[in-house]
Amino acid sequence: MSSTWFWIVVVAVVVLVAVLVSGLLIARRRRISLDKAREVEAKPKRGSYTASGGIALAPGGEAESVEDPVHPVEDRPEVDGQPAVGDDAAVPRDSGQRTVRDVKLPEPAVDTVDTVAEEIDEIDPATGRLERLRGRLSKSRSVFGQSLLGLLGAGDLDEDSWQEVEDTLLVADLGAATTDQIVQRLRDELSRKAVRSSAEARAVLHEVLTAALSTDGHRAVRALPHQVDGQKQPAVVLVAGVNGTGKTTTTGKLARVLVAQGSTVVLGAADTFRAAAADQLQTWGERVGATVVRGKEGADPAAVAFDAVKRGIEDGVDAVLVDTAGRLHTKTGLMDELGKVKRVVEKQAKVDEVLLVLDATTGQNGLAQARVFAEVVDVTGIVLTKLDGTAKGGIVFQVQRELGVPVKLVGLGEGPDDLAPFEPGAFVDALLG
Ligand SMILES: Nc1nc2c(ncn2[C@@H]2O[C@H](COP(=O)(O)OP(=O)(O)OP(=O)(O)O)[C@@H](O)[C@H]2O)c(=O)[nH]1
Repeated sequence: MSSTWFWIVVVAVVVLVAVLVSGLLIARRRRISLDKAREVEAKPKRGSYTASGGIALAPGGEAESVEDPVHPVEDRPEVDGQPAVGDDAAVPRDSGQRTVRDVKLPEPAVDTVDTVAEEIDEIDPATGRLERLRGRLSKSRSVFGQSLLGLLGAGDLDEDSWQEVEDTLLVADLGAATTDQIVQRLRDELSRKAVRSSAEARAVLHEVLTAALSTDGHRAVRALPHQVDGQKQPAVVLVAGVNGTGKTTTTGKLARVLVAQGSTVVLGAADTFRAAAADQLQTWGERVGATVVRGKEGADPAAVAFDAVKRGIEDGVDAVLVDTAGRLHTKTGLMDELGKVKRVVEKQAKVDEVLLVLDATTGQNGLAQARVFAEVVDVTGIVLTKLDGTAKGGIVFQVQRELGVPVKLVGLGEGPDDLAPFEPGAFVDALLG
């Protein structure tokens, strides 16, 4: 009896083990086949573009537009073709798919305008520009020079006066953190040096403000050519920013600085949303004899940028400056497009400099913009424009501190040569008057 039970138990155990093993095998095989299917799905199609790796896989600028079409100007809800709120949602996701027959083949995207300047502009030398243009900072100077020096030069300061110093710095858009740091240093230095005269107070203020503008980053604009595998490669500079900050103007002004220093330049008008922007850039190009590569209105900006760099390499120029379309930093689609412009360009040449153009008159909003741009493209330098039109020159301090990116250039007017290199000492000097 007991041996019968023994054999029943043995048979049951064997059956149980067999069932478990076969179950495991089936489950494993299923898992493998599922993974394989995913692997196949994940493999990028040839010539397509996958965002996951961050690297564009298509071989040329035009190929990109097949899978990632341009924002057609006529689909935009606004009247003048510029990006606006609701832009990304212009074509609802559930709208009818276009068939192959509906799709109009694009015309060649790019025109190149070889400008032979009949009369090339006389260009102001770039050296000493900040000094020459210091008068343009008069609005900010009234805050720093008159208000601050008035307070600090008056001798021993009581707490009310220090509060006024703090308020003055905040009104000039230095931001809370920078203001705190500067006030603390001023307090320390003024008492340590037992400052008595207004001249001494000016010297201390100069020193403290200049130190607050120091940065580890280099301020030189990387716009000179370099060698790649023994071949001359132009420097590639991308100019980005929101609408109306002064990107096109800055690109034109920078081209003039480079030409004045003996460089050859190709300008890429990758602002294809606004036809006037390309015309504007072409005018800048004509005035200094630079070739302009531009696209048809609504063309893929990445394709135009790509062709501009290609042309720059073929012509052996020293620098290619690419003016991109103004984009609202709140619009994900447009920001992605900027990332794409950079990635497409980098298929043939490294982007050496990404200049973010910020309008100094927009204050805190400019900072918010800068943070978003810095996430999409590696911003390597800031151009702060319209400093001539604001009393908030203190934004320079805040921009650098918050972004950790050096201010490289400042715009001090609408004139063609009103762009100056940013030098902390000379800038503070101009602010203090
Ligand atoms: N006062 C002053 N005006 C400037 C400065 N820089 C640019 N501007 C003016 O700002 C306006 C806009 O400049 P654009 O260069 O067209 O700006 P943008 O960023 O290319 O504009 P979008 O292409 O629309 O995005 C123009 O009227 C320029 O003359 C500056 O440093 N000071």
